[in-house]
Formats: sequence, structure tokens, C-alpha cells
Amino acid sequence: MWRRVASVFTLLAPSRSSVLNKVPHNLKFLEVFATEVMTPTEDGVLSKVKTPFITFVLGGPGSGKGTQCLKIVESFGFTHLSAGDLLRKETSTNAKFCDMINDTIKEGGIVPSELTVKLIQGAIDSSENYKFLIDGFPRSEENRSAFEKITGAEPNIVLFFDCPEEEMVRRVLSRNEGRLDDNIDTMKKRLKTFTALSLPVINYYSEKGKLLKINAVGTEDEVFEQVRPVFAKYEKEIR
Ligand SMILES: Nc1ncnc2c1ncn2[C@@H]1O[C@H](COP(=O)(O)OP(=O)(O)OP(=O)(O)O)[C@@H](O)[C@H]1O
Ligand SMILES: Nc1ccn([C@@H]2O[C@H](COP(=O)(O)O)[C@@H](O)[C@H]2O)c(=O)n1
Ligand SMILES: [Mg+2]
Repeated sequence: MWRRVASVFTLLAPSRSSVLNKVPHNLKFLEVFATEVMTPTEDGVLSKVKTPFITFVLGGPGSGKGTQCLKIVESFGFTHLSAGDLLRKETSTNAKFCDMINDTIKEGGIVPSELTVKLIQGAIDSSENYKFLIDGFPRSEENRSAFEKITGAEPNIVLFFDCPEEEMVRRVLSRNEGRLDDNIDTMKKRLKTFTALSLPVINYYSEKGKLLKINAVGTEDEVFEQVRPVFAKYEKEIR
């Protein structure tokens, strides 16, 4: 019997009350590609629980993360959560953080992890889906450790869109979405932040054997032809 996890993080955060919290502590839920786990219900009967399948989508600014995420959503039914989009949305709904978020984005910096993780966690918890693309996160070791600490979760896989700087600059400067950070000054800063803070996270997942590197050069469809087999391979297992 399949049961959907009521809250992704009730499974992982012992402080929140849930039948799922009764799962033995030494059980590792988010093993790569595992999306089901045997867990005792309140009456002690074991049943299968669907766990979330989390894909982190990483790459430099303008490497094509968002574009490819839309294609993955269309073909494989994932829910796309862009950390940048969540932060931009927060600027219009939360006056308290509006200036801080906008200033950080303009400066190509990274917003304090606790806020970003909270937004991602909220979006996952309010979704009916169990397959998530978390785009543009984690962007730093601090992002990564905050996510693990707050949610107790780890990604199942990590996609990295590898793109030369000149191509990323070209793409960002011809993107026409009115973004505050689509200008050459901010782009230079974002590239520095990417090298200094984001690449170490990419290396971390590479060492853990979770990284799938995609050559981001080529047409959108050509890039997607490298992405498709990743999800096609695991589609049945994460259904
Ligand atoms: N393979 C591609 N070839 C040419 N242009 C592309 C390709 N993929 C995406 N683009 C274009 O490049 C721009 C940046 O793409 P996208 O927004 O997907 O990047 P991103 O990695 O999400 O960037 P950011 O980190 O700034 O959000 C967009 O205008 C998009 O249409
Ligand atoms: N984990 C993150 C993600 C994004 N930001 C800030 O938002 C900017 C835009 O992000 P995109 O993914 O849409 O490119 C980014 O440059 C950061 O300033 C963040 O702080 N933390
Ligand atoms: Mg994007």
C-alpha cells in the first residue's frame, strides 16, 4: 500500500508530531533513488511510505537550469522549485525582507540560508507531489548544511549544468525578463560568487557520487537529450 508522506519533513524532523517520527533513527530514508520505506504505523503495522525524491539542479548563472527544469517537469512530472523565484516572490509578499533580498540579488550575493531553506521547505510541504527539482540551491556550503540541518534531508541526485562563462554571460545579457541581476556588473559578481561558494558544493556532491554533469552547451533540445536518460532510468522507481 502506498501512503503519501503528509509533510516531507515530518519524516525527518523529530520535533514535529507524526507517525513517521516513529521510524528508527538509524534508517536512512533518502538513499539515492529510494522512494519507499517500510515504516510502522501507530498500531505497529509496517506499511510502505512514499518518500520525496529530491533533485538539486546546479550550474552557473545563465547555464540553463530553469529552462531544463521546465522540460523535466513536462516529461517527468516533477515540481519545479527555483530558489531564486521563491526569493523574488518573497520580495512582493514580505516587506520585512524585501530590501535585503533585492540588495543581495543586485550584489550577486547569497541570501541567509535559513530564509531560503524555509521557503523551499514550505513549498515542498504544501505540494501534493513527491518529486522535486530544487533549482539554484544549494549555492554555498552554508546553504547545503542549513538544508540538511533544518530538514534532515539530502538530495537523491544532483544535476550540474556545466557551461563556459562567456556563454553564460551571453545568455544572461540576452534574457529579457526584467530581472534586477541581468546586467554585466551583477553578472561579474555572480560569477565570482559561483566560483568561490557554489563550486565547492558541486565538488562535494561529486565526491559523494551524487553528481550528474551535463554539458550545457548546445541547443535547449540537445542539452535535454542528455538530461532525459537520467530521469527515464529512474522513472519507474520514483513513480
Ligand atoms: N541551451 C541553450 N542555448 C541557448 N540559450 C539558452 C539555452 N538554455 C537556456 N537559454 C537561454 O538562456 C537564458 C538563461 O537560461 P535560464 O534562465 O534557464 O538559466 P538559469 O541557469 O536558470 O539562470 P539563473 O541562474 O540566472 O536563473 C534564457 O534566456 C534562456 O532562454
Ligand atoms: N540559494 C539561493 C538562490 C538564489 N539566491 C539569490 O537569488 C539570485 C537569483 O537566483 P537564480 O537562481 O534565479 O539565478 C542569486 O544570484 C542570489 O542572489 C540566493 O541567495 N540563494
Ligand atoms: Mg534560473
